[in-house]
Amino acid sequence: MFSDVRLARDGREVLRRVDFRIDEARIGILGQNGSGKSTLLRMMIGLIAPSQGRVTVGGLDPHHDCVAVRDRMGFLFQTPDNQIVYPIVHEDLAFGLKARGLSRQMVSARIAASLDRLGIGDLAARRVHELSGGERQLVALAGVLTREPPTILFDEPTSQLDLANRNRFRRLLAGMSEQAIVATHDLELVEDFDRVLVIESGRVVVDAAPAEAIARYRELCR
Ligand SMILES: Nc1ncnc2c1ncn2[C@@H]1O[C@H](COP(=O)(O)OP(=O)(O)OP(=O)(O)O)[C@@H](O)[C@H]1O
Repeated sequence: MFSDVRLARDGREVLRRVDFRIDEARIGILGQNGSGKSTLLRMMIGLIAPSQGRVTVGGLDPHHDCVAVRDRMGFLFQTPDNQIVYPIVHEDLAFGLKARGLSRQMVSARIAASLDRLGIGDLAARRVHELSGGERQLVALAGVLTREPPTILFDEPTSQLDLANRNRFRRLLAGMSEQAIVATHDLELVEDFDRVLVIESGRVVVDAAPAEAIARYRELCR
C-alpha cells in the first residue's frame, strides 16, 4: 500500500503523491520511459525508501523488514543479468533454495518444475553467458518461480522475448496462482488484467480497468 508517497532525487520529484492499495491478482503498470514504474516496484521490495509518505506490504515496511518482505515478493528485474549469479543455469537456480534448508531432491524438483513451466528444461545445463537475452530473461524468471513467493513483481518481463515466448508468458500469467504486478510497455500483456495504473511524471494519472487505462495511455502518448 502506498500512502502519499513522494520520492526526490537530485532535487527532482521522481514520485509525487502516490496513493494506492493493491488487492487484485493481476495489476499492470504502464507509463512512458522515465515515468517511475521501476521506482514504484523497487519501493515495494524495499530497494528504495520514500522521501515522504509510507509504503507497506502486509503491514510491513519493506525498507526495514526487507527479508520478510522478500519472502513474500519475488522480483524480476528489467535486466536479467542483475539477478543471475552463477555460471551454469541449474547452479544459479539452486542458489537461494539451498539457503532455505530444502533437501537436494526438493531443490532439483523445484528447479525442474520452474524450467518446465517456462518450456526451457533444455537450458538447465547451459552456461549463462552463452544464452541469448531472451533466454536469460526466462532463466531469471525461472529463478523467481523456484522460490514460490505469493506475489511477483515483474519489471518489463517481455522486453526481450520473441512472440512465441511472449505468448507463453501471457499463458503463464493467466494460469499463475501467484499475485502479479507487472510494469510493462507491452499493452497486449495487460489486456485481461484486473486493474491497470498509468504513471506519468511520477504520478498515478489513471487507475482503471485495462480497456480504459490502455485507451487513456494511448491518448497520453500521442
Ligand atoms: N537513483 C536515481 N537518481 C536520480 N534519478 C533517478 C534515480 N533512479 C531513477 N531516477 C529517475 O527517476 C525517473 C523514473 O525512473 P524509472 O526507472 O522508475 O522509470 P521507468 O518508468 O521504469 O522507465 P523505463 O520505462 O525507461 O524503464 C527517471 O527520470 C530516472 O532518471
